[in-house]
Amino acid sequence: MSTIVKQSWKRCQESNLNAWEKANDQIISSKRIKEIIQENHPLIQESLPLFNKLAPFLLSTEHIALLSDRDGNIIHTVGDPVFANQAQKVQLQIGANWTENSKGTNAIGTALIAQQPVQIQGEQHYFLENRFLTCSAAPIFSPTGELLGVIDISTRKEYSHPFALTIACMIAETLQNRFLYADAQRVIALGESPVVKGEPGKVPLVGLDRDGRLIGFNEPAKQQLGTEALGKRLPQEYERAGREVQDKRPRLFTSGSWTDASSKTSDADALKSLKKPKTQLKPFPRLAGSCPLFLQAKMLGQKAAQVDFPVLILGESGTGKELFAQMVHETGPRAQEPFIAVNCSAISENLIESELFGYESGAFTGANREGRIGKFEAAKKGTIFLDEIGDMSLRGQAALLRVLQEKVVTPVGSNQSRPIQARIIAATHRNLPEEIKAGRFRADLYYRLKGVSIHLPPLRKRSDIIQVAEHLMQQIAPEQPSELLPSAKAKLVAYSWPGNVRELQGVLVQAAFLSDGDDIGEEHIQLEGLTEEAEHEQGIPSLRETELVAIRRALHSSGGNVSKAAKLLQIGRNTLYRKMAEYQLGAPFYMGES
Ligand SMILES: Nc1ncnc2c1ncn2[C@@H]1O[C@H](COP(=O)(O)OP(=O)(O)OP(=O)(O)O)[C@@H](O)[C@H]1O
Repeated sequence: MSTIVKQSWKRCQESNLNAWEKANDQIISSKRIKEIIQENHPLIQESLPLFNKLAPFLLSTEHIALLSDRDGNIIHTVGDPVFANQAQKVQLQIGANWTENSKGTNAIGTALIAQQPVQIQGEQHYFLENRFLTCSAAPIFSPTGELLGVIDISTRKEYSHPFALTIACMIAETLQNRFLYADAQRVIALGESPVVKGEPGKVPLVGLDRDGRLIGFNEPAKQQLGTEALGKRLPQEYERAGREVQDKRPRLFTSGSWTDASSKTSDADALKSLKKPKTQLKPFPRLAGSCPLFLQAKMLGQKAAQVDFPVLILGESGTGKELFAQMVHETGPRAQEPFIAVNCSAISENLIESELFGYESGAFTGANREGRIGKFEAAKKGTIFLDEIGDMSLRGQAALLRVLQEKVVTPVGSNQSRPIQARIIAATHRNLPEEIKAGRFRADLYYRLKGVSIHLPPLRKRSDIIQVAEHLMQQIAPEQPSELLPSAKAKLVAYSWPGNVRELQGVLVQAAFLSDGDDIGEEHIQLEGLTEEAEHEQGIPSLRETELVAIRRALHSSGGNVSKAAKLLQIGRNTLYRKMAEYQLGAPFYMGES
């Protein structure tokens, strides 16, 4: 065991952490996550382009990459969704805190304390529950040496590789250099460092302000000059021997290769792209919600908007898949082009090809005499949204797969193919891996469509029902939205919402009507699921659903006081905290209530 790990275990023991118990499994409230994200805006802004470059390489590799702030709060993740799912079982996810105090010896928390790169392999984790992981983390420093956060790459211990630590270090170094370039008027390379232990030399860089004073440096330059050089003029001999790289060779600084070295853009363009990251996430204005599950999906969507990968949106009916697809389209570079939605379940098997690809005049009986262009061509350079793709017939799937492979469409009755330029977003409420197992969906099509797959949570699992409801009330009566009284909020929170946001919308329209524009009380909220008949139809709720409803009710009655809620439920406070994290119940769903 390395000294770093030994010291970390000692700290854990001294803090009376019990390795066999569950580690602290709290997830920060979505309100607080938003604040943390705002506080760390520059770090996130500079990191996102790097994460975006890394993300496609992590898909299907059982690896995820994470960004934590200086307090060990995870604020961003990308990577293999299957492993991300397993990692969530120990809260290796946005909103969790991975300091040693919370999670014992682990790469993020230990790198924060040791202030150096750390790989924690399987059994080296302090808590038993984390020992299936191997995590590699590198601290990120500002150009003045201030600790900003940690880059971590995690995987199952069987897949661990020392290379992950190298990548984490490269990202951390690249980030530090990016900050240096962004802050400094001039950046000077002081020459190559000697090769240390077989590692290629890294270029020592210093950033100067307008007056030639040193305002930052990277690690090799720090070692050469010492921290006392900060704020002073760079000694003449260094300036004379150094090379000015801010204007001339902005890409030279990369100690990693994350900036696109093969790009043919000019140096000036490259410099601009360094200062202003290419990917600036745009808000999704029409999508309400603040619960961590939803925010995670939204951030993925915002990132997907900037690139051309196919997107697959998964979620129950009424969770907002189409609205989400529109947001991806409207905030991306294709926004000025058409958004064409196709409901694949509504098109009969015989007509699918002519609908999607068009047909020539007289192609079949009943066809329009002039022929018609298909949806792919109608979308032009915009987006085609293939809704309910899981309901498409196998014949339709085969035709669609051909189009995706060949990137051309051939209208029915024609022998001329035409190139397609539209971006593809697909959505379904079905579980596609199960459909594949049952032989109803083609695996090859699935893998083509799921460049980025985004899961929209059902409303019953969201902790922001009230926020969504208030947003919808605003839409229903923009001039004078009715207020939801606490009793109405309690009823909304306790319900299981089988029809998701669409059902909530319907219920609120009805409530606004019943209340005649006055405040909305519980008597105005008419929930189908609560009528005896419907309950019969829906059958008996699962134990988990019942538990979730009970917890929500208790938290609501206690005004969010967890101890009181635990008493009402007759369980321990820690058990309640654990269950709240399990159901992703942060504070916000009862916030804003009286
Ligand atoms: N987060 C949200 N904020 C505001 N409105 C929402 C949100 N999610 C969904 N909606 C609204 O709910 C309704 C249903 O959404 P949408 O049609 O996008 O769902 P869907 O998942 O595509 O449904 P289906 O699978 O049945 O086609 C729409 O009116 C949409 O505007």
